[in-house]
Amino acid sequence: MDTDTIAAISTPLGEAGIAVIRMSGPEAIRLADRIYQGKVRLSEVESHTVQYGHIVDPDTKERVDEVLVTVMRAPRTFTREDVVEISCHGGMIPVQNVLEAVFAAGARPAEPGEFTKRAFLNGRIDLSQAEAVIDFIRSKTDRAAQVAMHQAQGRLSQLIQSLRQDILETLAHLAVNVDYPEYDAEQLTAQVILEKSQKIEQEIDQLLNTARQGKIYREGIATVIIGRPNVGKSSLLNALAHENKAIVTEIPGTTRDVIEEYVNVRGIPLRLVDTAGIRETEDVVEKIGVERSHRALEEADLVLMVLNYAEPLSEDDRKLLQVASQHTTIVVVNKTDLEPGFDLEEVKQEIGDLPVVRMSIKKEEGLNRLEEEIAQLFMEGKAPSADATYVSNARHISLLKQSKQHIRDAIEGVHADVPLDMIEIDLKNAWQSLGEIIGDAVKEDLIDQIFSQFCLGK
Ligand SMILES: Nc1nc2c(c(=O)[nH]1)N(C=O)[C@@H](CNc1ccc(C(=O)N[C@@H](CCC(=O)O)C(=O)O)cc1)CN2
Ligand SMILES: Nc1nc2c(ncn2[C@@H]2O[C@H](COP(=O)(O)OP(=O)(O)OP(=O)(O)O)[C@@H](O)[C@H]2O)c(=O)[nH]1
Ligand SMILES: [Mg+2]
Repeated sequence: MDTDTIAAISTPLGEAGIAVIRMSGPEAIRLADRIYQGKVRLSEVESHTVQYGHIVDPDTKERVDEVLVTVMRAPRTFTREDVVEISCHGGMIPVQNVLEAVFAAGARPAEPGEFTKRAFLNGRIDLSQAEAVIDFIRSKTDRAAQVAMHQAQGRLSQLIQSLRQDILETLAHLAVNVDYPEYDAEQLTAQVILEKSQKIEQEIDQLLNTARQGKIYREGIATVIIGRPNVGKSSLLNALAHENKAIVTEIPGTTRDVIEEYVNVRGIPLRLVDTAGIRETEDVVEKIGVERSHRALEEADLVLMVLNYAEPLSEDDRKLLQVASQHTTIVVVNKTDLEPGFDLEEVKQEIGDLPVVRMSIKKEEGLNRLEEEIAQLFMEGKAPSADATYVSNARHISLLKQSKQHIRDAIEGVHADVPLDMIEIDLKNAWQSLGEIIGDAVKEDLIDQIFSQFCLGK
């Protein structure tokens, strides 16, 4: 394992009141002393204390910045190594100068995620907890942050560990029979294996059932607004965002490209995409936009199909409704403040079973009902539970599915009277797949790949 001393800026780059440069490693305190001037040498201060002083150039001894320095000795630290944090003045130049002094003192630039990687390699947190840290930083809504925070605190890890414990106990039961076949009636063992495996499968299923909502919290619902030109798609995006993000005009064909925006609907993050109005068009620019609209539609979890209540349903509307009916769609009938151009009852045929929400975005009517409908579709109307553990990471979901398959193999093996040592292999595989979620015996390049997605300085 790397045991050199690393350093990076842990705060955003740009103008700020202060910025934090973090160092971690066995030499962190000694190296910091080379560039620190204060009342007491850092190697002599008590752990977990803050010191006032100056950072100086290690060669010229010229003062670089006035700082506060936190000294934290291993093992009670973020990385479990010695950590020094320098709070300097924010702003590109002071931060760069202090960082250069830190490197000149002998620290090496940290890679993205390397501090958290060390926390993992040193056993302070497991892999799923480390992955939650990055989810936490990237979360777009309170709810997403809460799910990530729970995972960072080890809730998922505990569930995985208890599942693995169950498998181990089953394996122990099996081992007795494999080693001393005459000791136990084979039939009886098979029965016990079967019951335990079924229980484990159920528990894995319960976790997998949280995946849909977990993914929604994490990535947002990919939502695309479609409809003919001028029906009010961009107005709808603005209404949901409570902000004027997209340009709205009375000219059909205003939106030429795809506009993306994160919005928060009752704690559910929506990745909202406004598209160019879809119609048969000769305008080249508009045509490209329309093609992109079609593509956005293909990738959508939710489609908001907007109709203009003031105009009769057109051929384009009917075509779009047909496409939309292949997706999870809510039909938004907009401009209900105007004289109706069609009778909703009469177009029931085209709309079919799709939920319909009547709105006048202009008069700010109907937005609540639309939000309710979205929450209903994706949260089954239930308020998301603050306590539940959600599986949200694609890697975790895939490993849970693998593990479930191994358990299924074991169950089918018992039914087919397969020799017990074959079933033992299935159970061991299930145990292994679960272990990979928390980083047990995972390959180094996978670890590198996961942590490389982190921010620099994390
Ligand atoms: N200045 C600063 N602020 C920060 C961080 C940091 O590294 N530095 N954090 C970085 O993300 C977050 C806090 N997370 C942390 C998590 C664990 C430990 C830590 O030292 N854990 C030890 C000791 C715990 C204890 O004293 O009880 C441990 O778990 O063994 C520190 C920070 C947010 N704020
Ligand atoms: N009367 C009325 N007008 C509305 C309503 N919602 C939007 N409009 C108007 O309809 C026009 C078109 O709105 P946009 O949001 O730009 O429509 P769009 O679907 O994005 O149009 P394109 O980008 O051209 O495809 C604008 O003049 C809006 O002010 C509504 O509820 N009632
Ligand atoms: Mg538009």
